Amino acid sequence: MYLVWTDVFSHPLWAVSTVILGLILRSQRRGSWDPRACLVQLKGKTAIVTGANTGIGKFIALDFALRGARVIMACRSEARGSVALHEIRKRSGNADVHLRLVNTSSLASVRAFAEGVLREEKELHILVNNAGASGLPRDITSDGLEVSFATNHVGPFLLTNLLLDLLKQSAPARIVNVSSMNHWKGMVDFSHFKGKNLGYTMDSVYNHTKLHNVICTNELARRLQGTGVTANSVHPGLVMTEIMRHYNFMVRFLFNMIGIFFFKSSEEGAVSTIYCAVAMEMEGITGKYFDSDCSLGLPAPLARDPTLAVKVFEFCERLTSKF
Ligand SMILES: NC(=O)c1ccc[n+]([C@@H]2O[C@H](COP(=O)([O-])OP(=O)(O)OC[C@H]3O[C@@H](n4cnc5c(N)ncnc54)[C@H](O)[C@@H]3O)[C@@H](O)[C@H]2O)c1
Repeated sequence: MYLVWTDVFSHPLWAVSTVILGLILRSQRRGSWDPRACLVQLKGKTAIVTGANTGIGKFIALDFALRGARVIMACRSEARGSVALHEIRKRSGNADVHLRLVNTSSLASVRAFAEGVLREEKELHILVNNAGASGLPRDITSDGLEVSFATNHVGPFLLTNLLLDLLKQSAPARIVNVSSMNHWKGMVDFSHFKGKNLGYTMDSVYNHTKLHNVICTNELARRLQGTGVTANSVHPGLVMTEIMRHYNFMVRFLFNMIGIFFFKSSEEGAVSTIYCAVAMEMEGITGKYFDSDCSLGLPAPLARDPTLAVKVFEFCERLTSKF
């Protein structure tokens, strides 16, 4: 990749055409749906956004706050969460925005967070599982799970299941799981959950976790038919955020340099998730995967296999019931 990058800028014509192409792509990357033109109000509605202190999650939380929702920002860091909380309250003029702590890689933390929500909230209309990490160093959590699987899939899976009754009671309600187009490169192998047989090439583990997001969203949607609760997964696009913070300097440098020209801003990256969570045309739509421009996306073949989806979902249920 480094060679490609230096090659591109080795000739002025290449450099100029790359920048022009980047600017054209940049002008088109917003997609067809504009959240600012969507007049849906969320007064009287409660929404939870995980990983809401930065990147895509922060703009999702801000959008919900601007629409008048009671917003629960589910963040790992109290310090960073507080800064974002005050910013969102100030920018939206909505004081009904709150910070609660959760570490999605710890199933005990997820349970404690869910217990707090069930104790204090009478209703829940929107759950956005946005928190996620890429390139985490190889590690096993105290629950015995591979850390990327725990963070990106098992924790959010447990959280969703713990909040399901509240969502059903509050129906119509929507669950949106932030996945990635990288799920196309993922595989299903249950030994991965324990950190076994993983390649660890660049973002392979991340890709597997994002595939599991889409598979389980589809199976959850099937199980929720008739309840008034929908579940969809989204790809936010390639977005300039802190998602690469766990990679080495060179990878981060390239990501940022390319990102300046080609990637969406965090605000733009939030759009497909906001669309699934609030748009009127999404009412009753469930079990789908949406692209970054809010169009219906094509999930990977493994995410279209209903027999595999049942197996994966039941595996995750058994796994989380142990903790
Ligand atoms: N940025 C992209 O290009 C891109 C592309 C496809 C998908 N995504 C997905 O979008 C979502 C948001 O990512 P982002 O790009 O805004 O990245 P980001 O790193 O800026 O934000 C991720 C958020 O998740 C939180 N988080 C990470 N680990 C956590 C944990 N263990 N417990 C609680 N919170 C945790 C972080 O604190 C942060 O708030 C992720 O699920 C990511 O996989 C991003």
